[in-house]
Amino acid sequence: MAGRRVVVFPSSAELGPVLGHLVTSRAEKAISSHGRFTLGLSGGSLVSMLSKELLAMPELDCSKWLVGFCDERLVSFDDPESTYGLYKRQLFSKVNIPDSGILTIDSSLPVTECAEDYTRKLKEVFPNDDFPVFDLLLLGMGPDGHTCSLFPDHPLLEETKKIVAPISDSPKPPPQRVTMTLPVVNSARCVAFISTGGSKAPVLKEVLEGREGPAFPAARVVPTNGELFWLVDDPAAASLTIQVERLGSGAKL
Ligand SMILES: O=C1O[C@H](COP(=O)(O)O)[C@@H](O)[C@H](O)[C@H]1O
Repeated sequence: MAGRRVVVFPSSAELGPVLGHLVTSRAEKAISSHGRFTLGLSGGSLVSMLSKELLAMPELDCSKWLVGFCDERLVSFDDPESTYGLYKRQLFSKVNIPDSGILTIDSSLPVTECAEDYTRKLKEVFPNDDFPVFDLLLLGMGPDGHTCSLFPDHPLLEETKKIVAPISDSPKPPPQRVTMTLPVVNSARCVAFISTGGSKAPVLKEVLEGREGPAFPAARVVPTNGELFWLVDDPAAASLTIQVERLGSGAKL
């Protein structure tokens, strides 16, 4: 790992612009080094924060972006639980990402076939990698320590071969989902967790400062060669005792 950075902002209003800048700076770097920017998106609270920040950038050019989903819920795209559906309405319909640059699940398939189909799509765009190497993955963390759709104590945490796995017993609804596996997450060039709000404080402390017993899924995200950022706000960081960086909205990562 290139080193973990835990960066604390006074509130999500200060965190947002730094997240926006992280995305565009990693996009610029990726496009100049290999001609495209591969970005993995998560759902939940990230959708509106990221969409707002990117839409505030008048010069944003997404024509060389290739966007996938770190996890997705197996519901139709017009269901309010669909992560793709939310991004489509809030972001994709308003920027110049080509349709061919958005890798979606086929939500009409049963969950196992859906994971296989999404695996095929990822392999097509990452033909040379055993595990896709995304330029940037944006992750969230639930109050139970889950990330992507990798939940505490779930057998999927031990997956070492699959790129994408189906899950049909997600403790957080909806129960059927597909998720990138830990080997994919840990192959990325850069991973950034975005975690805000006081409900995340107890688990954030355990994830970042260690705990007895099996590690939370989010704590198992340790990119082999990539950067790891934890971008959090003061309420989420309230219980931390480790040293953190404190930055404001103008910071560049
Ligand atoms: O169910 C999910 O939850 C996590 C965390 O969401 P948050 O709203 O607590 O930030 C999210 O990262 C994941 O993509 C989603 O499917």
